[in-house]
Amino acid sequence: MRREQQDHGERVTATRSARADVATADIEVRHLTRTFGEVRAVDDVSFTVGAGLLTGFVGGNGAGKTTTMRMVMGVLSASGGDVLWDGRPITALDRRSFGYMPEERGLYPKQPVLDQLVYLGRLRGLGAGVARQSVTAHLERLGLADRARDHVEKLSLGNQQRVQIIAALMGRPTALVLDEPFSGLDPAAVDSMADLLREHTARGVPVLFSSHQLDLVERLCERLVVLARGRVVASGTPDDLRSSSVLRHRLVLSGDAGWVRGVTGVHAVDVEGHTALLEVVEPAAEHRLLEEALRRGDVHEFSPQRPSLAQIYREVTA
Ligand SMILES: Nc1ncnc2c1ncn2[C@@H]1O[C@H](COP(=O)(O)OP(=O)(O)OP(=O)(O)O)[C@@H](O)[C@H]1O
Repeated sequence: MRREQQDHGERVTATRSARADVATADIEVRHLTRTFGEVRAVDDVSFTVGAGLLTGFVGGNGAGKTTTMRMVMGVLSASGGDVLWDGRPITALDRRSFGYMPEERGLYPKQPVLDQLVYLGRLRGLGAGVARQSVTAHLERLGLADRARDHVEKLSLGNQQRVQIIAALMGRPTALVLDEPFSGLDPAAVDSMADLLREHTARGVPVLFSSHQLDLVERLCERLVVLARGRVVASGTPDDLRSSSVLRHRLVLSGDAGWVRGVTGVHAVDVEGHTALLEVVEPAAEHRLLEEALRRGDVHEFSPQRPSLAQIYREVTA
């Protein structure tokens, strides 16, 4: 991971895909800034959503994710910076072929699900037949086929969310920008949604989605962008982020592990009975620790722990 850097090394160059069905490209966010009065909601934010890459956008409440996504979609003007598509400034026409799920869910409560989705598809420039076909297939995939004629307001919140997802994914979007698409979904819908997103990335579509569900982001994403207080504090592949995280070890002894608290160069995160979770904060301190452990008795386990995204997130946003 390169904190506060753009992931140039990882960048997938904007390309016209050899795949016939979709022209793929990167979305590049360059030095985007947005102020609201005195508040710098987005402050010099740069990252790339590579073609065919599922990119998770994470950050606490008020970090600036929605504001950034709105600027990418052109529904909010930027105070500074640029959004590029296929290496050049993005246009309204480019965005017309993007699938966008805004934070404010905009469904008409009193319209039937199918009619409404077909209408939204027409607004996106789909032909009536194509829109109907795509909507019907998606309703089937997301388990809503039998609700097609119901008014939206009759659906549970989770099912309304599924309808909102279909509105963003129908047709063949060239890019996807999704604000909290997984919120409120049950595990089955999360899996269907993840499968759908993978089908789009397999076509070469860049996908940016925000989420507070770090376990989900960790499971799904090929790239991550972490925002805190309007700035990018980390970006790259999950392994990039892991490799710069503080390494933790789990130590299991035959005797009490309380003594590890006194070892220099090691921070005891958690000690309980025979077991300790430790962070190595000085190079090679783990060797000293292990030698001491062996001197004191049997060592049942001494293993490096793969840091979770939640741990990394806490470190980079602290
Ligand atoms: N229209 C607006 N007017 C004034 N301030 C705004 C406006 N929109 C956003 N902000 C402020 O910009 C900052 C970033 O908000 P934003 O909604 O982009 O964060 P977020 O990361 O999406 O948060 P959350 O996870 O809570 O949705 C916040 O301080 C917010 O109050």
